[in-house]
Amino acid sequence: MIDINQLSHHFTLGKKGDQTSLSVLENISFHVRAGEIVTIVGRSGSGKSTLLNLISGFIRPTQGEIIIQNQKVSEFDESEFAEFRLQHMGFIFQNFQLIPSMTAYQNIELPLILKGISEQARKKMTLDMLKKVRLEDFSGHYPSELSGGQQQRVSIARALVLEPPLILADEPTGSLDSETEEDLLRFIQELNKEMGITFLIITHDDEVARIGDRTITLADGKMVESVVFS
Ligand SMILES: Nc1ncnc2c1ncn2[C@@H]1O[C@H](COP(=O)(O)OP(=O)(O)OP(=O)(O)O)[C@@H](O)[C@H]1O
Repeated sequence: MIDINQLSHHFTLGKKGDQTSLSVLENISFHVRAGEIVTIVGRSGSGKSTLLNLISGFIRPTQGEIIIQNQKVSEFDESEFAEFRLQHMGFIFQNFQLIPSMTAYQNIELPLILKGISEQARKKMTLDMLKKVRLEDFSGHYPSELSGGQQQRVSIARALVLEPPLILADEPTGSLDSETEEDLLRFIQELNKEMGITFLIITHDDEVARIGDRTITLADGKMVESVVFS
């Protein structure tokens, strides 16, 4: 599903003429199999978000390659990556990133509109997804009228509605209390089993790391450990 080969990244800091280079990731290689839940852990500043941003194509690596579903995405230009993301990836963020002026239904429907799916098909897919995340009674609610856990379920529904094979999540439970977190983790595991979706999850929470089949640990931009759970 994902092959990361000798990936390195540095950021260039400062103004022209007075620039320094900050090495953030060094020689990272790993493989994620289809249907796995892989968590990436490490201290603040260890390079987790940078790694996820590289895999998502929001930044381009300084060195190395990223292959997703047999496509060398690290060579894609911006528009190729945008199209690839729409077809293959869903995203879950710590702060949900829902559109406040849209209802739960409209937030979930949005990727379907972007993909040009007909209104009739959109309706069925959106309602099915609302049911899957157990929010069918909240379709007309705006994000501000939903609890944190409910908002995160809307954002998961939005990430899943196009049935992408891969979900990338950055601290998905970071804004939730521990009970809601547990609920959401169980839900992610259910989706993984039911739909075979591959999850790559960044976290610094041990509870979250434990739901993975495997944990990759980053320290100062290097991969220091990869633990497989039985
Ligand atoms: N766009 C950028 N420009 C310059 N430096 C950056 C940029 N993004 C991240 N960095 C630096 O790269 C390093 C790694 O940051 P990154 O956000 O990947 O870490 P992280 O492990 O996700 O941290 P956290 O857990 O706090 O989110 C940090 O030193 C950060 O300051």
